[in-house]
Amino acid sequence: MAAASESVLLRFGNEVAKQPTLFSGPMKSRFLGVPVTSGAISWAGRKRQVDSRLRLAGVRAVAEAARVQSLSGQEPNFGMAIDTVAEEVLRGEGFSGMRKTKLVCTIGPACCSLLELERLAAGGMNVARLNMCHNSRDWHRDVIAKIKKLNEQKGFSVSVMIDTEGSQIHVVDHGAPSSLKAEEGSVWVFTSQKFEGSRPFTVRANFEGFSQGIMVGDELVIDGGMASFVVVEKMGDDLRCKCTDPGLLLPRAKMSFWRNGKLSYHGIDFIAVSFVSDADSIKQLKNYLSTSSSKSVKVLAKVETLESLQNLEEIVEASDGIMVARGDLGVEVPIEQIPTVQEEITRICRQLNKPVIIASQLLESMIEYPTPTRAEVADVTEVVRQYADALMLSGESAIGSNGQKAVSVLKMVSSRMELWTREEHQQASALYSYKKLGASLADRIAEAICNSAVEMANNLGVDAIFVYTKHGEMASLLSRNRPNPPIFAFTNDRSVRMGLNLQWGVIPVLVDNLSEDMEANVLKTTQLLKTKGMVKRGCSVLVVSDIFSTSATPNAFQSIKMITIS
Ligand SMILES: Nc1ncnc2c1ncn2[C@@H]1O[C@H](COP(=O)(O)OP(=O)(O)O)[C@@H](O)[C@H]1O
Ligand SMILES: C=C(OP(=O)(O)O)C(=O)O
Ligand SMILES: [K+]
Ligand SMILES: [Mg+2]
Repeated sequence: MAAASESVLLRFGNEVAKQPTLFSGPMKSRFLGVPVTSGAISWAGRKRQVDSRLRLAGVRAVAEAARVQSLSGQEPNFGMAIDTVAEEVLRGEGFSGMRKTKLVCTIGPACCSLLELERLAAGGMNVARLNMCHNSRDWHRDVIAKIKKLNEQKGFSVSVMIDTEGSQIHVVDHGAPSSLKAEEGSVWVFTSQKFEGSRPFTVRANFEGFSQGIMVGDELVIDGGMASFVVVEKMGDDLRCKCTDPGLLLPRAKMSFWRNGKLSYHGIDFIAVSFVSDADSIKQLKNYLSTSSSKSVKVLAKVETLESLQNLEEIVEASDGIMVARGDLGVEVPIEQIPTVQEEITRICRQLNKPVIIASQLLESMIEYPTPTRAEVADVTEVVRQYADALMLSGESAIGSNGQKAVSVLKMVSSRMELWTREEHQQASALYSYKKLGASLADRIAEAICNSAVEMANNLGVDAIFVYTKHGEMASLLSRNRPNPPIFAFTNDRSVRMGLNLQWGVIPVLVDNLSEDMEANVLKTTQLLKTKGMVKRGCSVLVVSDIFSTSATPNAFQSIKMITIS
């Protein structure tokens, strides 16, 4: 039988950028609540709906003639890596079984053996968090090695996050009116003692406890890499430091400490920075990382102080994601404000397209007891309803006796709430999301395309969205719209894959090669997924790409395309 699929290509040119908001006016609600169907889609009818809607929205969409395309008979001579847990769910339950909310587990003594880590990974852990406040650097290094081993040998895709106090930023001043040069090998004293004017080779820190917890061998970085030192001696609260990377010390420079600096960031996907107070510390860390060998590491800001709430938007903008660290936040703000603060941070993160993790005490009682309290289940449910990207366990997994069970509770509770918002409250939630989002990001073309792609996907009831993305940007813009179908993000960049593990509804897939020829990408990946039993005939997929389509049209185009697996 001729394996055929109907497809339509919608292309968007630069004119999208000139349009104001995409989804405004009364038309939008007419198309919400189109029943979820799989397989055969009455394409002609839907196409008319979609076209008229896009025109109404002011987007000039050029629908090419529907073409018959065969997806069979392609060479699966093409490598692909997809998380083995996702693969299993796909085989068993299909696209609708994919959980959207991501899970972060803190690793501690209760779960640091290879076997226990494997159980957490198999249970659905997407990101392993290592809190650098506890245990030795060898212990952390060993855990990271085990996670890498599981990823490589067992096909998991668990990202590594280190959570650190190490980058707390202090202001230092040498007292001289202009900048001083620190020469390589020169030795300086960093002190919190107050003195007038300047002293040779002496720098004052603005904070008395600045050297607390700092050890000989730690790295001290000035202004995000302007100059670097290594701590050679601790003298009471003062530090003697040798310059390892010469540079200028400006008056009132920013200083941060790094333990195990460049070395330890090997194999790390995220750094969560504790007690962030403004965007500067995040910018400096990102700046520092960009000059090191850890360019692709994503920097997350932990919102856990009053100051960070006051500077929230700039912090969100500067960072690659946010952790709502409710533990310390609950000490800084009255606890009755935590729920609303959490909702507001989550909303801002989504608006600015940054992933957000909700952390601390989600299932606190499970540290000791095998079942959660009803209140804890309600709390987790609320986080999922607010569409946070990820849920985080702390002591529940790190020291608790029911870590695996806690993961499965998070999984069950989030899957339940996701299903509920998807099926029973589809219309209400979709309205909520479109109303709140609007066009607000710098790349308005990509944003507009992803907004319309998700609206199409929901209205057409497709089974999945496939996005081909080099930097992960389009995948995250799709995720931002919290679509009903799961988003498969095909990328050829390992660090993009690991970074996307934190994003709501995204299943990152690493492929050998992304061709400039989108048709070829779609054919290859679809064929391979089919061969592996992960997609079935009749599934409908909305394909989105920031890579170019066919050889006939120039590279600058982005496209949305609808296919049915044959
Ligand atoms: N690497 C570790 N080694 C030992 N204990 C740990 C480790 N990580 C976390 N823990 C334990 O789990 C608890 C909860 O973790 P977390 O919330 O990250 O830290 P904290 O309570 O210090 O803010 C910690 O108080 C600590 O007792
Ligand atoms: C996650 C948090 O940070 P930490 O566990 O490092 O205190 C928190 O305060 O909620
Ligand atoms: K910490
Ligand atoms: Mg904290």
